[in-house]
Amino acid sequence: MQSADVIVIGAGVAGLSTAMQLALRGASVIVLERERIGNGSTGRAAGLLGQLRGNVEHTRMLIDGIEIVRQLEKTTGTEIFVQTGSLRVAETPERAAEIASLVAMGKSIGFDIEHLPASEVAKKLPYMRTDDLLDACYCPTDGHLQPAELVSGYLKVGKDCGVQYKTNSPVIEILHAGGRVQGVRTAEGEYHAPKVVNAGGPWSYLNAELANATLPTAAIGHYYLTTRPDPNHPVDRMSPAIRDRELRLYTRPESGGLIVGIYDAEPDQHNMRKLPVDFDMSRMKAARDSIQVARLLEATNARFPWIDERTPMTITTGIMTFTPDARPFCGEMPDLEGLYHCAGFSGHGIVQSPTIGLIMSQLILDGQSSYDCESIEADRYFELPGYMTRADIERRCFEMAGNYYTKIEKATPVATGHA
Ligand SMILES: NCCCC(=O)O
Repeated sequence: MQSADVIVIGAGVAGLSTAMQLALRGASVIVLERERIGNGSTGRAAGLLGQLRGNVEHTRMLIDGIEIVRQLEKTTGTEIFVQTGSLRVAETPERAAEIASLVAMGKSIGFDIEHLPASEVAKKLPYMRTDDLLDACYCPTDGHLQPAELVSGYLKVGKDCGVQYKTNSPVIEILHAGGRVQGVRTAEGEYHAPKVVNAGGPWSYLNAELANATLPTAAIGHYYLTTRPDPNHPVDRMSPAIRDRELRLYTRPESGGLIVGIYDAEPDQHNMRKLPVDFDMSRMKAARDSIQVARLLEATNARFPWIDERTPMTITTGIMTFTPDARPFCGEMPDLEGLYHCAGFSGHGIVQSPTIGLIMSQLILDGQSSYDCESIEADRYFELPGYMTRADIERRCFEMAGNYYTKIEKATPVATGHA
């Protein structure tokens, strides 16, 4: 039996960042990972870093996350953040209005964002079709995080601060008594701690069930393609990321080619309980004849006519963790003290992880955060009718995932600038 101040279940970016921040504050931490470090959703992520959200507080969290990453880069001597800038494009008047509201909100908090006429988009992105665009905006401080380098950074700092990492150690029981957590059990034995973090990604709802809790997350499939370098369509390493929400696409440069991902209308749903205990997400293969791949290729071809099914490419599939409102769950539930959830990043785990780790460490060590966490509180669906059975939860998460990119964001400018 070992003990620590905090046990973290899951060594994806959320768990690793939380463990690092806790250890930087002097807490003793054990991370228990069911398989290998960074090999779940983290290992299948494209890593886009877009800071601007319809919600000012989320935008502030993402802006602050870059500072944490810059510090990690200094400590590790590794490039993690590739600041390519990003564009958001609009093909319809509704999307153009959405962009106008995002630009107004961004400017109201001092965020670097500007309108970009479609003619200018063509200059920045000669490999993209632009003749159907009505408007665009450009965020020069966006880009992407390199997931493997981010994992290495969290790990290095965590190890230097004494975090213990145990791989191939699935948690099979969450120990609790009298409404308080006491630790966890794995096949190798018990680990005792008064605080346990459920950072299990798509397995997070099963971890919650180990404590008789209901966490409304669901495991949703995701696909992106990566083209090989094509001399006829060079993609510069610093070419901006693109979000085309009408076509459900995001893109970024990768090794001379282009990553193009889709938030599909009808994504795969996964039942994590049915996967083998040693399930390895890096071995997931995308079926080239699946409807999701067909829709990815069709939408990609509409924006990048030089990419079609004959283009040399790899197709990556993985599993994301969605919630009914696409926002994560961070914190405790009312009925079990000491069990902190940190899951449900809905395809944005890499980019949210730097600040989320900080927030989790504050919640765990101080009982409160310097950020306004209302929109990400873990108990916001607690015992709420319609969010209590797996069937209801999966339906709501699936609907959110299917509509996630197409819903129009309503950004509200703030009058007072951010703190
Ligand atoms: N994981 C994909 C993120 C897409 C986006 O930042 O919009």
